[in-house]
Amino acid sequence: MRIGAHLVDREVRLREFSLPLRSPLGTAKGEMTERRGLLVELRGELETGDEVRGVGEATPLPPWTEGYEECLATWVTLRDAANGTVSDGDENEVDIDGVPPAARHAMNLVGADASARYAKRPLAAWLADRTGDSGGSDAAAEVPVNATVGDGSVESTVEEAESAVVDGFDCLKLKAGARDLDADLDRCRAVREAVGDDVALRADANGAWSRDEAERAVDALAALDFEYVEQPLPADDHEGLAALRGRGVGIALDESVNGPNTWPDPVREFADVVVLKPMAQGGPTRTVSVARRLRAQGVTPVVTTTVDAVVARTAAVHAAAAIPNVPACGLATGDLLAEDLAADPVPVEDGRVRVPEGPGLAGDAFDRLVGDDSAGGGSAGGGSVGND
Ligand SMILES: O=C(O)CCC(=O)C1=CC=C[C@@H](O)[C@@H]1C(=O)O
Ligand SMILES: [Mg+2]
Repeated sequence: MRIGAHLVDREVRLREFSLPLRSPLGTAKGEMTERRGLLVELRGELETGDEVRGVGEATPLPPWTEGYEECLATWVTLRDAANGTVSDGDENEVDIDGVPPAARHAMNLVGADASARYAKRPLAAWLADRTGDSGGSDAAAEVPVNATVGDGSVESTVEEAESAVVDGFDCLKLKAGARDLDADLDRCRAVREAVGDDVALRADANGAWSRDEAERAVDALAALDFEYVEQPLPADDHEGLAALRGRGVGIALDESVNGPNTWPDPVREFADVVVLKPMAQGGPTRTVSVARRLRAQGVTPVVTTTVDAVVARTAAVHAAAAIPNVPACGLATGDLLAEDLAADPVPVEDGRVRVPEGPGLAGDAFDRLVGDDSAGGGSAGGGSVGND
């Protein structure tokens, strides 16, 4: 398959980037210190002469997605095929089913942005039109978001939580599982005491607990009126996850459904909430259709980033807005980055993000982000660097 195959004079360009985090994000899976990814731009013309333009981003994060090198190699091949620097039938031709999730996210987004811009619709409305049950449904104008509080001492956790509340957040997600359970429960208790009863709290253990620990955690978190606990057990412990339900705190799946693992089936028997990371789901379109199917089963979808750069974060906001009545989402991750690729069209204010009016992701705001393409050796020579 070829990106933009229906376009005349198409050109795909790539830009590699690396963005440091403001301070390391402590999780049960270790510290996140930087995000490395790819921006993709597609330009071309329809046969009518109309110009078409779209931007996408792939910011991989193992184990949720493929690693950076695989993602880059996939895109170098996709770019060279689209730009005609390799011929049809060449062994570099990419099979769509083999495109890994983060690379596929960029592929989906570049097409969705281009299509929504051509239709002069915000991406959220375009997604809602395409995935709604009855030939179109409205997208929300804003999305509620949770603050993300990394692992840390009781004091630093409380400090971060209080400062998020001062900034207007009424929902906080605390990373857990990086220290022993009693220490984590002390952090959770201290935050509840500090922020009072009106702030919704969530915890995310990234699969770190044993069944015994998870049971103990769930009971303690229920007593602290936590809304849900994300991935209390390893991704494939479906039976264990199902057994934790009904104890007074919701059970949310993340790694069980984002990444190489097989979804528990039927998911409603294993989870109250499913976290959807568009970067791991292969793009915003699939994210919104999966969310609507979850809703139909009585499972609550929540959209979060994989701590992406501004293009994918903006896309995730549009995806969340296309899901009717979406609860607070994990989209307040821009501030975790020390720098970004462009001014933020989706800043958080009072715990909410206003959805950009488009067309597409944010009009022409991202049009100058991909400059000269030198990714994987550049497209000019037709090389397929990164393919081995
Ligand atoms: O959900 C949020 O509040 C923000 C995103 C977030 O927490 C994560 C993004 C990427 C990797 C993880 O450490 C973490 C998660 O597990 O959900
Ligand atoms: Mg998680």
